[in-house]
Amino acid sequence: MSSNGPAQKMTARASGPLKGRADVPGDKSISHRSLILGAMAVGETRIAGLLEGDDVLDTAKAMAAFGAEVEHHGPGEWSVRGVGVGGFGEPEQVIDCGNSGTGVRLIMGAMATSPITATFTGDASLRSRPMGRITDPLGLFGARAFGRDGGRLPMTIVGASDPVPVDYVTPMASAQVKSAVLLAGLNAPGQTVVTERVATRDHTERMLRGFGAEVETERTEDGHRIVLTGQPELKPQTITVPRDPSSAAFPVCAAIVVPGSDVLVPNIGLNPTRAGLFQTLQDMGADLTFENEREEGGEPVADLRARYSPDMKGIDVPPERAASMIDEYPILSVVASFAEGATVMAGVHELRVKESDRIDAMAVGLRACGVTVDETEDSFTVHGMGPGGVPGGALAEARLDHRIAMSFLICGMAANKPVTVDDAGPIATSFPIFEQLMRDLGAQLVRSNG
Ligand SMILES: O=C(O)C1=C[C@@H](OP(=O)(O)O)[C@@H](O)[C@H](O)C1
Ligand SMILES: C=C(OP(=O)(O)O)C(=O)O
Repeated sequence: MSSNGPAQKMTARASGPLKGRADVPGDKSISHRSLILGAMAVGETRIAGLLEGDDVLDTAKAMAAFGAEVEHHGPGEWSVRGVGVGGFGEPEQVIDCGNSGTGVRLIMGAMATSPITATFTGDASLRSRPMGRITDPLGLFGARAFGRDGGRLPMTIVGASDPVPVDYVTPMASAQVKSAVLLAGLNAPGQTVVTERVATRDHTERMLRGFGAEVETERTEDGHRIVLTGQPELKPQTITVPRDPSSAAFPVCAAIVVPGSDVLVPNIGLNPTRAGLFQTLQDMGADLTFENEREEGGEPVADLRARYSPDMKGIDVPPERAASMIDEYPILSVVASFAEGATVMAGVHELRVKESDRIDAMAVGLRACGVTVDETEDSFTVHGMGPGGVPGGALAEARLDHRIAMSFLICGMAANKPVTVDDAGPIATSFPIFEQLMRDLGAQLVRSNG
C-alpha cells in the first residue's frame, strides 16, 4: 500500500542523547494472526493493541473479503465476527496484501482447504517474493495454485473441495510456511503434522491453543514436531497484543549507539522464539536490562531499558539463533558498525528473500556510509569502526523495505555525517509512528520531500 505513494525522502542526523519512554506498536505477527484466527472462529473476537500498520490493515480487509465482519472501534481496538473453520466465502475482488509476506502466505493457507477460489497480489516487493514454499505444501492438501513464473504473485489459489491432512517437513526455517500449513490443516479431517528442523516463532501454535484447537508439540530427532487435530470449532477470544520486539529493536539500538542515551521501551513481547537480538546485543556488551518481567496473554513480556553502550565488541552470532532474530539483522548490522571488531552473521540466506535482498541492501548502504562489509550467499560480516567511527554521509536505498529504511535512519543518528533514505514510506507497513516516536526521544529526522 505505502509503496504506491510518492517517495518520502528522509534524513537522520546526529542529535543530543535520546531520552525517555518509547511506546512501540503492537506485534505484527500476533496482529495478523488475531485477525485471521478471529475470522475462522465462531462469534466475536475482541482485539486490543492491534498494530495499525499497512500490512495488518491489508489483512483486516482481506478477512472482510472472505466474509468476516471486521470492525474498528478506536485506536488499536478491533473486533472480528468470524465465519468458522471452513466458512470462508469466495472473495469477489483480488486480495491485495500490499507489502506483507506474512499476510499473503497465512491467508493462502487459511483459505486453501475451502472450496473457493481467490486471487492474490501485492506491491512490487511482494510480487517478487517466492510463494512456491507455500503452494507446495498446500498442493498436498489438494489445493491448486496458478501464479507467475517462479511461483510469484499475482496468483490464484483454487481451494481443495475434499482436503486431506498432511505430514510436512518444512524445507526452510519459516514460521510463515509452518503457519500456512497449520491454518490449512484446520479444515482438513484428521491430524496435520508439521516438522521444523529449527524452531521458528510459535505464535500460531500458542494462539491456536488459545482459540481451543488441539495442538501438540514435541521435540524429535528431526527437530520440532507439531500435530494439529483438524476441524475444531474455534472459540472467539479477547486478545491483548503485546508490543512488537522487532519494532522495539529500533529505539533500543538507537539508544545503544547514540552517546548519552537512556531509553525505556515498556511491555515488549519476549517470546524466546523472537528474542535473539536482545541476547546478541548483550553478548556484544550492550547496556540492556529487562525490567518487570512477567507473562501476559500467554506470552512473556518485560520492559526493556537501553543505555548508550560505547564498549560494544563484534561477535560471531550463532547461526542457530537466526530464526529468533531473522528480522533484526539489518539493525544489528548497524549496531555492529559502531562496535570494535568484526560481527559475523552466518546462516542468514533467508534474508535474501524478504521485502528486499536484505544482505545486499545493507551491504550497499553500509559501504556507502564508509563501513567495510563482506558477504557470501549465506553470511554477512560487518567490520566495526568503533563508537564515533562511522563516516555516514550517504543516500541509502530503502528498496520498499521498512526495516532497511529504519536501519539506515538509526545509522544516521550516530554517524559523523547525516544519512538519507530515498523512501521512508514503507516504514508505515510495520511501525507507522516511528518518525514521531524517534523525534519524541530527541532524534533529528527531516523529510526532504513527499
Ligand atoms: O510468521 C510471521 O509472522 C513472520 C515470519 C518471518 O518470516 P519467515 O517465515 O519467512 O521467516 C518474519 O520474517 C516475518 O516478519 C513475520
Ligand atoms: C519479513 C518481514 O515481513 P513479511 O515477511 O511479513 O513481509 C518483516 O517484517 O521484516
